[in-house]
Amino acid sequence: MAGLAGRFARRWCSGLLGSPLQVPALGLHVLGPAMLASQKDFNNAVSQVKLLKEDPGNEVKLKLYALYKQATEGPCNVPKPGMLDFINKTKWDAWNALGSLSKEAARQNYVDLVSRLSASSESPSPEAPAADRKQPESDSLVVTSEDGITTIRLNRPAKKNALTTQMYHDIIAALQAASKDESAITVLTGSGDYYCSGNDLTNFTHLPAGGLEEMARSAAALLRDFVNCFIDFPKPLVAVVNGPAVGISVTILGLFDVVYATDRASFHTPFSHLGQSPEGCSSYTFPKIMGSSKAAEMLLFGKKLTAQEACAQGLVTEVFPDGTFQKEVWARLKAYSKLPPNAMRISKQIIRNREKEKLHAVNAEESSVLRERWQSDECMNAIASFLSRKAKL
Ligand SMILES: CCCC/C=C/CC(=O)SCCNC(=O)CCNC(=O)[C@H](O)C(C)(C)COP(=O)(O)OP(=O)(O)OC[C@H]1O[C@@H](n2cnc3c(N)ncnc32)[C@H](O)[C@@H]1OP(=O)(O)O
Repeated sequence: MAGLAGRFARRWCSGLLGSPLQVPALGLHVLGPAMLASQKDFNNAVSQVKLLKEDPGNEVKLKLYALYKQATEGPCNVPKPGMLDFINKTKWDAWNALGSLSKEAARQNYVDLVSRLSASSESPSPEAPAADRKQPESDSLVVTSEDGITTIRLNRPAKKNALTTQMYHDIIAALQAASKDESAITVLTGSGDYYCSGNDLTNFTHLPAGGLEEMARSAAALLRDFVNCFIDFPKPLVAVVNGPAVGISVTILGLFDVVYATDRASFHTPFSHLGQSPEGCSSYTFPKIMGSSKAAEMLLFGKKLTAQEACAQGLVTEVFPDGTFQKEVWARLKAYSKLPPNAMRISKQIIRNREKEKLHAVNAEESSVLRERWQSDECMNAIASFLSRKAKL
C-alpha cells in the first residue's frame, strides 16, 4: 500500500480515542447532579468506553477525545497542526473548542457522556416486552407500510442521507422483509432536501484490525450483497427521487422498475473524481439505458445530469414540479398499488429474469474492481480531501 493511504490508515487507526482505551476495565458509577466526578469515576468511565457494544461514531469519539484531553491536561495549549494534517487538526479543533473549561468540569462531562453511551448501548433486559426491543433498522432508515406500499426512507437529512455501513445492512434487511410482506409496491426515497449523497465517505475511516485491505474486502462483500438485493427484488420497485442523488444512489436506479424525480433532482456519479469505479451494475445498465457515449460521460467524466436530462436519457421515468411532486407521485403510486399484486410480480419476472444472471456477474466484477480501487492512493487522496473539507462535488 502506497504512502498516503498507509499514513491515513495508521493515523486513523491510532484513533480518536487513543490513550483513553489503555486503562484497565472497571465498573461505572452514576453520579448525582450536585457532585463532581472523582478521579476514580473518571478512570472507570475511561475503561467503560472500551466496553461499549456499538461504535459511537466519529463525532462522539471526537467529543470524548476533547473532554479526555481537557480533563487530563487542561485547556489546549499545543500548536495547531498544519492544514494538511487533517486528523490531528480535527482533534485539536475539538479540544481547543472547550476553551477554559476546568479539568473537573471536563472530567464530569466525560463521565456523563460515557454513562449515556453505556445506557443506550445496553441490550434490552430479558423482561422487556418484544415491542420495546430495538427494531432492526437504525434511526437513519424509516420503514413504513401503508395502502399497499412499503416505503424505505433514508433519514439522515443533516448528512444529505449519505449511506453508513449500518444503513446498507438495514436496507438489505428492509428489502428482504418487503419482498415477503403484503405490500404490492416498494418505494425508496429520502428525507429532507437530498435524495442521497451516496456512500458516506467516513465509512472508509472506520478501519478494522486488518487495516485497509480488510476494510476493502468487507466493503466489497457488503456492496455485492446490497446490489444483489436490488437485482433479485421480486416486486415493483420505485425510486421517489426527492432531491439531488449522488454515487451509488444513482447507479442502482438502473435496477429499479420506475424512477420518479422532482425537477430539483440531479444525478451525479463522480467516480473518477473519487479515484473509484462504477457500481450498482451501472457499467452494464447505463450503456443499455442511454447508449455507451452518454453513459461514459456520466461514469468516466462525472457529468451531472439535471432531472430533465436524466429523463430524456431514460434513467428517469417522469419529472414533476417540486411544488406538487409528493402529492402527484403518491397519488399515482396509491392507484398502482391497487393493481393485482401477483400479476405485477409475474410481469416483473418476465421483464427482468433473463437479465439476472448477467447482472449478478456484473455486480461481482464491479465489486471486485472496487475492492482494489479502495486501496489505491487516488481513492485515499480523494477521501482525505473531502474529510479535510477541501473538496466538494
Ligand atoms: C459499501 C458500499 C460502498 C459503495 C460505494 C459507493 C460509491 C459512492 O457512492 S461515491 C459518492 C460519494 N459521495 C460523495 O462524494 C458526496 C460527498 N458530498 C459532497 O460533495 C457534498 O456534501 C454534497 C455536494 C453532497 C452536498 O454539499 P452541500 O454544500 O449542499 O452540503 P454539505 O455541507 O457538504 O453537507 C452537509 C453535511 O453532510 C455531510 N455529507 C454529505 N455527503 C456526505 C457523504 N457522502 N459522506 C459523508 N458526509 C457527507 C457533509 O460532510 C456535511 O457534514 P457536516 O455538517 O458535519 O460538515
